[in-house]
Amino acid sequence: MTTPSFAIGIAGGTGAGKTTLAREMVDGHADAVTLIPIDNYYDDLGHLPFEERAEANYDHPSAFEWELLREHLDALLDGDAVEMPQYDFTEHRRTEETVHVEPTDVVVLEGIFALYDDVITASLDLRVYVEADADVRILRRIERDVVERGRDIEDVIEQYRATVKPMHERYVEPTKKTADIVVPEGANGVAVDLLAEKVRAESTAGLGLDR
Ligand SMILES: Nc1ncnc2c1ncn2[C@@H]1O[C@H](COP(=O)(O)OP(=O)(O)O)[C@@H](O)[C@H]1O
Ligand SMILES: O=c1ccn([C@@H]2O[C@H](COP(=O)(O)O)[C@@H](O)[C@H]2O)c(=O)[nH]1
Repeated sequence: MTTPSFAIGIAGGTGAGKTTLAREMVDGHADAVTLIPIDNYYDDLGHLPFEERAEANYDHPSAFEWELLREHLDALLDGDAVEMPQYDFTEHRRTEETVHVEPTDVVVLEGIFALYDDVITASLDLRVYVEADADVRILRRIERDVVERGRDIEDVIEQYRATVKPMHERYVEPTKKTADIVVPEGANGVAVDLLAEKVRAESTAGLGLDR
């Protein structure tokens, strides 16, 4: 059993580049990293019809199952495995399957609200906020949501106006002040290299050791 030695939180607005940064900084050390995408902890709205799910506000903190996320983060940091829920963005609901996740040397928590919850933030060793201009983020989001999440461009724009932008300004952006590091443009080469070096050092430190 491995007890993680280091926990990193990566927050930032939608389309800022959180997922890309997380992926690139663990490149080559993925076996030593447990990734927790906070999106997997959206409340399951499967009991509602699709049209209602599509209209929901997914950018308010209350859209998440915080208790389960805290429980799973605690378990992993204590060296225990969890059954992690999985989320289907095209259907706006959890899938039937869970994934068995074992703790490793480094835990990376990634999502718009990675630095929102005081209890969770206190258990992180490094708090990162990824920043990108709003116009860059919405353009990235339009492209991604249409290509990967099965959305119409009109719906993406309407959702952005109605909930994504106001919730970002009210709840996501203010979490930047709790960050140890603010990364401009997401996966910028210098930030990736620095964070990758930290992940490598923590992974090497944990090699072969049961703690
Ligand atoms: N530094 C960057 N330069 C160019 N495109 C980027 C950069 N970072 C991310 N992207 C692209 O922007 C889109 C959203 O990035 P993603 O990492 O999924 O953002 P987030 O997880 O913050 O929503 C993806 O298509 C990704 O390839
Ligand atoms: O069912 C859903 C759940 C979430 N969203 C949107 O996803 C983003 C967060 O994901 P990023 O990868 O950080 O962009 C959030 O802004 C929600 O609006 C959704 O559209 N539908």
